Amino acid sequence: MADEPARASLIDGKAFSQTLVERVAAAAARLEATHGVKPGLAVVIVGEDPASQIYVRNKGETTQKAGMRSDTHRLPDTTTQEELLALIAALNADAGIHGILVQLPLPKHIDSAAVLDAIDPDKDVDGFHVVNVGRLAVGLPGMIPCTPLGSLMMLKDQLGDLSGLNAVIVGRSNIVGKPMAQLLLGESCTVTIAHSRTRDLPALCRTADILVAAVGRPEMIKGDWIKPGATVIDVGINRVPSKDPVKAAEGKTRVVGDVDFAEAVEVAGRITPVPGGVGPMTIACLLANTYTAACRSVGVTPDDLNS
Ligand SMILES: NC(=O)C1=CN([C@@H]2O[C@H](COP(=O)(O)OP(=O)(O)OC[C@H]3O[C@@H](n4cnc5c(N)ncnc54)[C@H](OP(=O)(O)O)[C@@H]3O)[C@@H](O)[C@H]2O)C=CC1
Ligand SMILES: Nc1nc(=O)c2c([nH]1)NC[C@@H]1CN(c3ccc(C(=O)N[C@@H](CCC(=O)O)C(=O)O)cc3)C=[N+]21
Repeated sequence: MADEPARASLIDGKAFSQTLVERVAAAAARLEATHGVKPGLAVVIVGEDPASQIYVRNKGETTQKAGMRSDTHRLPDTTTQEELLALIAALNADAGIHGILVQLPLPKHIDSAAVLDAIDPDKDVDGFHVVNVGRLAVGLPGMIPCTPLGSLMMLKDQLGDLSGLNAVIVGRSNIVGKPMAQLLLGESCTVTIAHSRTRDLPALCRTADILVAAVGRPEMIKGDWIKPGATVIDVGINRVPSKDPVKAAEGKTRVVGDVDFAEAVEVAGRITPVPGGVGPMTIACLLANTYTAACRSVGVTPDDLNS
């Protein structure tokens, strides 16, 4: 029907991330040719969380595709805080390692804040160290958290100048919501951060030209929470039982976002799918940050990865 609103266009994070990984690979090859430095990433995972294992495996494979060194340190969940801190000290001192990522969440007996703060800020490719959080807040160059960085890249690619747009971020975690808000503020958006105590969340979401969902609740954000034509970034990665009851009974799962995609796609202007949206961009940005850290370690200005 002619007057029926068009469905949202999909923001293809998978394709975007492949382009970015190719650019990082080319830039890393140039760095190695000119300075003899091969960017190296160390990923540390404590315990056996199956979802984390998949994420860590994807990261390792993509890092090698980009022509970088990738070391994975798998530690048992009985690892003590002292043992973990000793490994981080060794990685801080290892000149072949430019990026260190400690997979979160950590087992309960380990103090995550103490672990993150033990990472050399110049090797903190997650951007979680307080020094990098502070640099982002005051607009100094540092390491920017991968998920917000990848989300911002997609937004700028889709919308160009973001200044003056109303951005609503649902979720205030240190790893997604807060750094996302800093980045969008830096782009001169009018930023609102919502969380579990927010009143009338649907009405607030309807004010958003840019809606970022980082909640961790499967399909919570409904179609009628979205302003027609808005751009929706769905950060959520939630495993839910398979739609097919037989498969569900066998324990099969599927991945959904924090946005009810089937409803949202009828209202939004543009939307990231899950999977295939923010997730692959997170991994590509991790490699970009590792390349940047390697450049800085030898005093080289990193190549522009946006073109
Ligand atoms: N695609 C990717 O690369 C990544 C995806 N993720 C995914 O993103 C999601 C969010 O992750 P993360 O930020 O670590 O999650 P956290 O659990 O740390 O934070 C969730 C936030 O959502 C808020 N919240 C919870 N329930 C509601 C509600 N009913 N209404 C409004 N706000 C609510 C919480 O509010 P309050 O503070 O008040 O408790 C909190 O601020 C998860 O699905 C995670 O798997 C995470 C990292 C990377
Ligand atoms: N120190 C630390 N840094 C992180 O960045 C970090 C972390 N800990 N802990 C866990 C969360 C989660 N996260 C994801 C990244 C990519 C995908 C991803 O590639 N997803 C694909 C595949 C999804 C699937 O099908 O399983 C997609 O969305 O298309 C998912 C999740 C990073 N996190």
